[in-house]
Amino acid sequence: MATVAAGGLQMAATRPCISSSGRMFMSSAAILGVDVKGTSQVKFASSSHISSVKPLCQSFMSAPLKFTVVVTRAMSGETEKGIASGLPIDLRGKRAFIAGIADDNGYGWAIAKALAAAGAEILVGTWVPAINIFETSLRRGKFDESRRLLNGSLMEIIKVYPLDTVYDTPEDVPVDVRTNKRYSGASNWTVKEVAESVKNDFGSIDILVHSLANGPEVTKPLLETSRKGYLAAISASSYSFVSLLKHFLPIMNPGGASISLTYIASERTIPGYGGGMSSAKAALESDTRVLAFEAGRKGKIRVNTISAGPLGSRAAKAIGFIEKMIKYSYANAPLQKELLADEVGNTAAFLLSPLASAITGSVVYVDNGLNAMGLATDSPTLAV
Ligand SMILES: NC(=O)c1ccc[n+]([C@@H]2O[C@H](COP(=O)([O-])OP(=O)(O)OC[C@H]3O[C@@H](n4cnc5c(N)ncnc54)[C@H](O)[C@@H]3O)[C@@H](O)[C@H]2O)c1
Repeated sequence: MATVAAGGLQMAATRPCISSSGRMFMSSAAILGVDVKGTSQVKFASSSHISSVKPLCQSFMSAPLKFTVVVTRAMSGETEKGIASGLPIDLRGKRAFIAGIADDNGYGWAIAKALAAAGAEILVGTWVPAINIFETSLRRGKFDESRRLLNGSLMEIIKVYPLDTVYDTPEDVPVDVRTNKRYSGASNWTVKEVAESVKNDFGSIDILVHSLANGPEVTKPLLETSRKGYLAAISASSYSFVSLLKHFLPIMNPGGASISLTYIASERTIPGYGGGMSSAKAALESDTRVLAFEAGRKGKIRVNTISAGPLGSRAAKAIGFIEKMIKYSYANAPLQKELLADEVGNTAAFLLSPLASAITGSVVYVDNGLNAMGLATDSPTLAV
């Protein structure tokens, strides 16, 4: 797939697609990708575009080379006459720090991609024990296919910072962790130090994403969870957000925004989501409201959380019953379809954009509507 910048300008230069008025075709759509090895199929995002676009592209269709042309609404919202027609999520000129990416399977990755597609610059914080393999995989191109954005370009991650959100300052790090071989090769990875490094490297950020959780006793029922396990879940999954926001707030530009990821187990009992993780998500949601007030007043920063449906990420697989939860959701949610990580990514991009400028302190559900149900429609009891 060749990269086609700025709505098909490169493609137009190769195979001009000219309107009857002699102008290069842009209309309310933008040509986003050209696959020179593909079929001569032309795909349009909206059927209303087909009649207006197809005749203009006849020369294209009959060209000896075979192309796949993917057309979708322009992010810029510009029409042929220059009149704004769309409602763009425009994050150009914004810088995002996303904590909690160590592969391309989770919600953090999908959020990074959506933010990059909207034009934001992407910085990533990766858990120290996972950073080597993540950076190596990135460098070796293992993620290249999943880095691809709608316009054919690859998401650029400007910098990856080692991070462990369980520790706020170097003084908090116990000796056994500091000398552990998974940590000893890295430096400046406590929350305070990472915020300082980002400040030194880039000055400021506009967007903060918390997409991480850890509960060492997650497979244990709450009644069997130790104090240590419970507090560890809260520390890694809830206070980590308080700490990140506290340390990044001074370098966040006013008008910026932050989000975290939560789960319905905070407010409804989900047997199997144990070890204090349900309590940690409840704390995260409560903190979202309090931090929305404090960060809103202090730095004009918005704070929201997305309550996401089940996804087969690495973290979720560690819990052990994620495939069943995905099937359960499919069977019982109002929308019977797979939940895509990109759907969470797109919601995050909206919430983190100026389009959501009056939304703060909210729990936003992205779960095919499962949260609205009070009855499992596939329950065998109902079949009797
Ligand atoms: N997957 C789901 O079904 C689901 C549903 C609802 C909410 N969520 C939430 O989404 C968020 C992202 O999780 P995911 O499921 O996409 O999995 P994931 O494995 O992609 O992300 C979890 C990340 O947390 C990182 N991490 C763990 N402890 C850390 C620490 N101390 N410091 C820094 N990073 C640390 C891991 O390295 C990993 O990159 C989590 O908050 C999770 O609870 C997930």
